[in-house]
Amino acid sequence: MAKPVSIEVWNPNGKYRVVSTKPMPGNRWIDLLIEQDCRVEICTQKKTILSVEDIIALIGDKCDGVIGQLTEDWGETLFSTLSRAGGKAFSNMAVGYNNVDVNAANKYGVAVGNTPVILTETTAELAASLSLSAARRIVEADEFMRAGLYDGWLPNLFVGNLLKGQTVGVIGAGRIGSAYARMMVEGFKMNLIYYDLYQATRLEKFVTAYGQFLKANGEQPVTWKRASSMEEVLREADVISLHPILDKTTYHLVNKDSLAIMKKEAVLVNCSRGPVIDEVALVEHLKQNPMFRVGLDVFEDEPYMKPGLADLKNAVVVPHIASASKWTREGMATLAALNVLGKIKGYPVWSNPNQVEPFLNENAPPPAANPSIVNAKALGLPVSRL
Ligand SMILES: NC(=O)c1ccc[n+]([C@@H]2O[C@H](COP(=O)([O-])OP(=O)(O)OC[C@H]3O[C@@H](n4cnc5c(N)ncnc54)[C@H](O)[C@@H]3O)[C@@H](O)[C@H]2O)c1
Ligand SMILES: O=C(O)[C@H](O)CO
Repeated sequence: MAKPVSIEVWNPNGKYRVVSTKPMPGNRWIDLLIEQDCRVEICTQKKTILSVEDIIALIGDKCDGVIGQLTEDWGETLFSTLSRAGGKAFSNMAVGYNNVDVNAANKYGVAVGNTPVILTETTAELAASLSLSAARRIVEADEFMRAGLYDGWLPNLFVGNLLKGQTVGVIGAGRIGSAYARMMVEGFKMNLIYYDLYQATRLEKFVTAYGQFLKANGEQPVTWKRASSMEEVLREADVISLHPILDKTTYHLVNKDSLAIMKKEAVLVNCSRGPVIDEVALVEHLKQNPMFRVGLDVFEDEPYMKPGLADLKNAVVVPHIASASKWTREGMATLAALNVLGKIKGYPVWSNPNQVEPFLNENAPPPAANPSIVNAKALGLPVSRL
């Protein structure tokens, strides 16, 4: 793209120049930047995924910070360009930052922000929605009705999977994985098995307490189990949801061999990153196992699905919308903007990126700190005492 033909400019005479590669929900993020004397330029180009060349054009000769998207390739070229333009502040409008070469950012002294916590429950809710949609064949049944094929109740019409008393498996019991696990345990009385590199102590305590409550009320208590391997989860669980980060250890974590050890009537859900699953192997597995079902929010080669996936009735597919609630997306925009603003203003880094609520209170100015900088230690940034 040559110099973008469509740029929306706010506070044109602002001292600092902040570029956002996409329009983002809400106005608070813009107001917060303007209040601190930033000129805000928002790319409104009708092109969903901007290229490196597009973003170089947006950065121009002087730029103090950029708010970017998870679809963009932030590495050596863009961080050197931003540094040459005088910029040292970048934030993904996302909690995942596998699209960012943090080592390259470190090389040029550029802070890399992300947006944790704000999207935890929203994402977990979509993972639960996909679990139910796949287990109870909602999309198939909807299409059946719309096609005018329903001609009366039948004992075997769209029979699916019961969740109560079954086992839910979580791979990656971090913020979102734990929130999802609680929804499925507390909401559907499922038993939990999880695999993570770290013990999810808080999650275990919640499930234990809920089990005690159920037992005290004469019901079958729910249970939890920390698996010693991912394979143990895949073998035992009836519904499995993937919530790890994407890195070299989780690339194709689910592949032909791991799919083969899963129950033939299991449900697999992915709201993490597409490449966590070998999607070609998944398509073949779905074809060979019609009672195996998936709910996918992310895809290996987004925005494309691997050949054949779109034709499969035992797959529910949605376009990377897990964090798409109004409150969440506005909050992500605010956190991303405050990450960039904080670095420009020389603020310290917030001491606990897992408690960003103070930055989201619209009735009070945000703390003079960076909400979440993933390379704060590498850059030697001071930590806030607030
Ligand atoms: N689909 C969406 O719109 C959407 C929305 C939000 C987040 N995400 C994705 O979800 C990811 C998780 O977000 P989060 O806030 O829960 O992050 P988090 O850091 O709190 O949790 C990630 C968990 O993965 C675990 N993990 C890392 N490597 C692992 C491995 N090899 N095996 C098992 N577990 C492993 C970590 O120990 C951690 O507990 C993000 O990185 C992002 O890619 C997607
Ligand atoms: O990593 C993330 O935050 C999601 O993929 C988008 O919300």
